[in-house]
Amino acid sequence: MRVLVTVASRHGATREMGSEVAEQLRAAGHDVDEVEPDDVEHVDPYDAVVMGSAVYVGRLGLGLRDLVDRQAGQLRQRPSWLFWSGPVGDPPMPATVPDDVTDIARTTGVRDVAVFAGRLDRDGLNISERALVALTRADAGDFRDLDAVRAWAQGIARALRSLQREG
Ligand SMILES: Cc1cc2nc3c(=O)[nH]c(=O)nc-3n(C[C@H](O)[C@H](O)[C@H](O)COP(=O)(O)O)c2cc1C
Repeated sequence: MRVLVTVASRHGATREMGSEVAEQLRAAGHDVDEVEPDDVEHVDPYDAVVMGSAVYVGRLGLGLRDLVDRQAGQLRQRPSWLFWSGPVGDPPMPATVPDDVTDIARTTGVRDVAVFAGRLDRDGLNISERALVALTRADAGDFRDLDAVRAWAQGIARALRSLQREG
């Protein structure tokens, strides 16, 4: 199947998770494109879509939100999945689900939503981001669990295999 993996990521940590998902789907025999949300004109060439975003001050990335606004109808017509990443620290905080996640899940009818802990590298932030992060008192560090990301992607591969058998 032809699969789109599209991830909103300012500092790369979430994009790398998207690449892990893409790798797992390629290993399962799918033809996978990784495209920035802003660069996706149409999703209709794809049989399935995996969306991802980090959270910034309680919101998913603007690029992903815009893509969903532009392509809501097309997204609803194909199987899609959503992951979000942001919570940092041990245990990962904050644990609340952003409203954008609920809205996008409802708009697109995603088959599953996953949350994965993120990575916060203070050196890579600009001044205003540092101020915002200081307010959230988030812990710096790489809290990502790429095994959990791969396991989730393998679940998507299994779901796609079932769809292929049905189709
Ligand atoms: C300016 C800023 C604001 C953030 N706000 C939140 C937040 O509200 N909730 C959250 O869970 N994580 C928040 N984070 C943590 C990021 O989502 C996390 O570091 C993520 O892994 C960054 O992904 P990226 O490297 O793909 O940009 C914030 C990070 C930054 C830099």
